[in-house]
Amino acid sequence: MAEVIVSLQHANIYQGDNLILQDVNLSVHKGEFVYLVGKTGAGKSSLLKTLYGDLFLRQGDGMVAGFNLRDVSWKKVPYLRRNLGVVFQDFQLLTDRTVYDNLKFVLKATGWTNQQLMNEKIEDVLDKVGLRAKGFKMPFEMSGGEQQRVDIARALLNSPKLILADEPTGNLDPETSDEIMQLLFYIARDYGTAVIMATHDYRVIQKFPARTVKTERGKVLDNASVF
Ligand SMILES: Nc1ncnc2c1ncn2[C@@H]1O[C@H](COP(=O)(O)OP(=O)(O)OP(=O)(O)O)[C@@H](O)[C@H]1O
Repeated sequence: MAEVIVSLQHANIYQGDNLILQDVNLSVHKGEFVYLVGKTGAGKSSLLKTLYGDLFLRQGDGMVAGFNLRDVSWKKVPYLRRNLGVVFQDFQLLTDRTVYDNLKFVLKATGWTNQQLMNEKIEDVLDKVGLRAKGFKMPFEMSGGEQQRVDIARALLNSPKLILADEPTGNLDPETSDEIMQLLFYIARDYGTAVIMATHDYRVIQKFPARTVKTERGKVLDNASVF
């Protein structure tokens, strides 16, 4: 049986005092690709935020990449984040510096110091996302699809066991979306990275089928049908 990367048991997820998702039970294994769907406001982002330590788990049990979510404090969040990569719809790249410097910024912020190892790592992740030799570019010199690839490269820097992607195709045309989906599936399959991707994009789910989890009326439904 593959290693469990995400486990939530009887988890209640709150925004402030509001209970958003109740009695969430979810397991995701190494290399697994999971879609997270649900209406606007149904709690997808709240669930992802709980997994990357932006919302603290107050009730129930949770584990992400060996990290106990009940044990998260602001001081410990960096340790949790080091084991996962987060990809957003709007890329969130630093616009005032090159791709290379965007990636180096994250490595330094997560404790890397050796210049040669940093260079090798940056080359490695750019290669994985198909952007070899594009490190000198500024974000504004790249297309949306290329910027999303940089965002994914950034998420891969610390060899995470899990990638959490919040609508990564939300700003992309269908053809570019397909390329990003192929990349995410390749990362899951070839590197054993579990991927949880929140999306409203049912076209990509149809084209790239995978297990689908749905937030609906305060619950999380596993293996949900979306069509
Ligand atoms: N920072 C916050 N403070 C208080 N309530 C919040 C906060 N963020 C979200 N909420 C509420 O939590 C509920 C779930 O929101 P969430 O963003 O998780 O939904 P979602 O499914 O990701 O929606 P979308 O598809 O629009 O991204 C909503 O009712 C929202 O208003």
